[in-house]
Amino acid sequence: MLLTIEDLNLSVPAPEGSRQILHGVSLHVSEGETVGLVGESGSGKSTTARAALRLVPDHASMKGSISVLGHDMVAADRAVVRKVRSELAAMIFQEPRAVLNPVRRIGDSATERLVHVHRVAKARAREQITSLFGEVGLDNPDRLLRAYPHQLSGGMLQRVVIAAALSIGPRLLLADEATSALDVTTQAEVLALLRRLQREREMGVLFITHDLQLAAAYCDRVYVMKDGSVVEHQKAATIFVNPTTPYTKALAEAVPRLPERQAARNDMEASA
Ligand SMILES: Nc1ncnc2c1ncn2[C@@H]1O[C@H](COP(=O)(O)OP(=O)(O)OP(=O)(O)O)[C@@H](O)[C@H]1O
Repeated sequence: MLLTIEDLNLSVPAPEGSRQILHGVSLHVSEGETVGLVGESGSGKSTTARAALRLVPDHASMKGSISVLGHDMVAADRAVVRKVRSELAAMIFQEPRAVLNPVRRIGDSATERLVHVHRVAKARAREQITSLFGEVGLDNPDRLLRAYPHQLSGGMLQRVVIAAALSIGPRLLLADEATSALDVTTQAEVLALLRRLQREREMGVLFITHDLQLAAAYCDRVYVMKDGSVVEHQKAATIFVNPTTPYTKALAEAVPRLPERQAARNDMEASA
């Protein structure tokens, strides 16, 4: 198992004492699996994924267990946390511009982990990242290495971030709304890219999205979160057509279907 979270409770200090953000969350991701984590904004999806890599505030209190490839991430010391983040698991986020330093060249940002954490020589790191740029469909690597983030589109930047994440050879990838900020065509391309890379590398992916339809189409299994708890867990093939909780049903019904969209358009045209 790549990731196992069992009965995770997470609280942060608050003026009224403490605020519990996660309530007994349990989930798992196996080798080669894509697992969806779905829920509306504020349901606790990002906090769950961040907790897996201990990317939570120091003052947060965690109870329960988190295992990443056998490493206990609740009790782990700094060295183990560093090992997991630098060798075993990577996380990508919605907005690549937020993780790339705007005044550093892409080449420096993308090779940072190889050079500073893995102690790979700079020239060798550039060769490795150049080959990864090819894998993620980025042309003209020499120009790209010299570019600054503002010179690239969101889709290209997300590919750069994916290449940088892959540079450590992660077994587990946590993708937090990684395609949500992209236009529909670029989103489809990046999703196809992640799927191909996952299969080639047999990575496990925790795929976080607010979009139940996307999770149902893209993932093997789906967990649904609400108010910091997992309220449903099903195979992706059935969750959209056979939701068992009222909340998942509401999420499924919130997606406009094509006939409904057409009817809405007809109404608009009729009233124009
Ligand atoms: N460090 C923190 N301190 C206080 N509250 C926090 C902290 N981190 C998250 N929260 C709160 O915990 C709740 C869950 O947040 P989280 O970001 O995990 O939800 P989410 O489902 O990922 O939502 P979104 O899709 O909007 O990112 C939210 O109400 C958020 O405000």
